[in-house]
Amino acid sequence: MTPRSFLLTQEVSDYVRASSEPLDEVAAALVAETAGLADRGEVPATFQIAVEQGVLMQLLTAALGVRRAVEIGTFTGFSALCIARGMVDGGRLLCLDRSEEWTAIARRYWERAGVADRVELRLGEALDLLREVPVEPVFDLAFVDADKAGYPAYVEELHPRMRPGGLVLLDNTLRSGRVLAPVSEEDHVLVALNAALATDPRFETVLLPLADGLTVLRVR
Ligand SMILES: C[S@@+](CC[C@H](N)C(=O)[O-])C[C@H]1O[C@@H](n2cnc3c(N)ncnc32)[C@H](O)[C@@H]1O
Repeated sequence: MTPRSFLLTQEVSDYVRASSEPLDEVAAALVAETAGLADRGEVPATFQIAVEQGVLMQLLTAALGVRRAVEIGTFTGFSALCIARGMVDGGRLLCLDRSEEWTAIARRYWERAGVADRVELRLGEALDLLREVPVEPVFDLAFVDADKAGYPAYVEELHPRMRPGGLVLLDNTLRSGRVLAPVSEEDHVLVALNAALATDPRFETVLLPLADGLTVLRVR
């Protein structure tokens, strides 16, 4: 099983994918390998972004002409592959993650896809690594998909590093619908963050009901 948008039936999800650009052989193999690991309980089943979200992210990256991007939460590398493929020639993607094991899979597929030279992976605590990045407005795109409790700090650290007009994408902002009845601390953090971002004057904000919720922030 691969992750799908949580409010869609399997049939509608299949239809959405069949009506979107298909994955090529390398991306499909990465999705299949990760799904196999998830089926055997070796990785969390919900970690990888939905296929249609990856297609959208590649499209957005290309439409924006992204030269510099940063990803917080890389896992086995599917979202990074989509961003890397969307970037202009010579583009650079900085990936932050603390798992050497999972990102080793990512590296294999970036090599196979011919984008390894565009991606720099740094291992460690994402917030520490992000704080080490010079505070200069250089990123055209940021994708946040790591620990949810860290999202407010990631947004604060990303903002001064984003180019005006750049996009910050936040994953899982619907928390499988639990934003309406928060259970965990992470749910409560997202509820508060979603409310704050809706009127944050630094961004134009939309929460898309795609996959598990994808918030798009355009930096003013
Ligand atoms: C949901 S997965 C990312 C999925 C990935 N974007 C994809 O499409 O396949 C979350 C990742 O964030 C990493 N992560 C979670 N909290 C972290 C932290 N505080 N610092 C660094 N990495 C973290 C985990 O190791 C995991 O690989």
